[in-house]
Amino acid sequence: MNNIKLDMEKAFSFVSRDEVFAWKETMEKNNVALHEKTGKGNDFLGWVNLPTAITEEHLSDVEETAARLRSKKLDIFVVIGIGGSYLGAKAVVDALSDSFAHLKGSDAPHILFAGQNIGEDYLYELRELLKGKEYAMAVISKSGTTTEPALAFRLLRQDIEEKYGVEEARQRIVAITDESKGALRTLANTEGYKTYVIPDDVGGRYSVLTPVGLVPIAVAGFDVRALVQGARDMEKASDVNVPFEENLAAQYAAARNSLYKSGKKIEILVNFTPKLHYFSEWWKQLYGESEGKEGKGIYPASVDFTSDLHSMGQYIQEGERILFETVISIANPDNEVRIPEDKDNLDKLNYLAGKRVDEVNKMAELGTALAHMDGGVPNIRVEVPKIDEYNIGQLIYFFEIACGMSGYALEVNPFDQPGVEAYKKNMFALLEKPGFEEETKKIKSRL
Ligand SMILES: O=P(O)(O)OC[C@H]1O[C@H](O)[C@H](O)[C@@H](O)[C@@H]1O
Repeated sequence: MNNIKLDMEKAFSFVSRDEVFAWKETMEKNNVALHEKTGKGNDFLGWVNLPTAITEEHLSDVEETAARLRSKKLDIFVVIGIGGSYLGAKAVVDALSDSFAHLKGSDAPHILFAGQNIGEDYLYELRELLKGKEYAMAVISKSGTTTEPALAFRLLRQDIEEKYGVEEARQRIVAITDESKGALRTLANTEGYKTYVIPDDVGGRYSVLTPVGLVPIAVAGFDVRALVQGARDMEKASDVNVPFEENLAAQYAAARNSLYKSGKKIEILVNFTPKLHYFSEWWKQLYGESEGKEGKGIYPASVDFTSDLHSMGQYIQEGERILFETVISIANPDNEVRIPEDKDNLDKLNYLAGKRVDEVNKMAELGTALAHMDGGVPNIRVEVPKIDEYNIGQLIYFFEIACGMSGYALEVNPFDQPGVEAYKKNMFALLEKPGFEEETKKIKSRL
């Protein structure tokens, strides 16, 4: 079953339906290349069949670990990771959580993140907070050598060992990393942490349905089975035997490539609910790292509406005409809030009395789409019935498989990220990391 609807009508006045559907053959071929592992980067395609490959035993194991950790009555579960080892869990947990869970208190631990930045104050303040809390942590790194999470883990590991003793600390740390390579694997084996493997053939930005995402999401109290089921159903709905006319992910990939060719260089992922803010951050890594290379690629941006209509709205309406929007529209909020009558009506809102807040939001959405279209910004709409585990699972796989097909249409390898190394090399040279002596000399001569 596919719960997602794709509406491209408001893009078709910029690129015709025929132009978009002219990608049929290419996208079908690209989808076959992904499934049969015959295209570029084909050693990183483990995510394509991942949802259906996830076993019952694996899900039970993840759930048992989550239950074991939660039996420690945790206030906080710290997830240490960056990029693909951070954004998927953050996106799903934020989408599914009560916006004020951290202030309301609940049975589930609050999920906090570390190692996703090198902010000294962030780390200081987190460590201060943890002193007075019950906590456990997951340390997540596919390579096991990324500087940011390694640094955060070095600090937080010392803290947790000091607070609980080495033995109990071991029971409170889960390591998610490569099966055999990397410093984190060596440490986890030595310490005897509970570990999970990030499969070799699943890159970081495609790893949310591996333990990288599943463990934190389960600890946060969400239903990983429903999440995986949503992804499974979208895997089926985007399979190679599904023709382009019915394969919405292929159509989305085609539409964005048509728009790109017509000069729309920036895609803005739009939401109308703050719960999806980090879903956009996840999506930006997925598309940015997959497509932005060889001097090519749509620049993935994001806005939260209506908030950003009062800031970025001006540029989108009237700035340089290189933008298109993809709106994730949630058909039904979970809760109902009706606008009350007010006897003085000083705010002149009585015309809305009795209506749901979501009705106003939906008219803002429609009004914005029409205004932006009139202003030269094509609009693609992805409609989802509601935000829950199942639908988020569908959305995740929808954007992943579309990204693979779209990247192949650009003729890049969507599964590497060589450009990310440049800053790392400079940082190591500047920090005088052993082994970087030559680079240190060179970089210092530029300063
Ligand atoms: O999981 P890790 O190996 O620590 O990698 C974390 C992240 O950092 C890298 O530099 C890459 O750009 C990302 O694709 C990756 O997700």
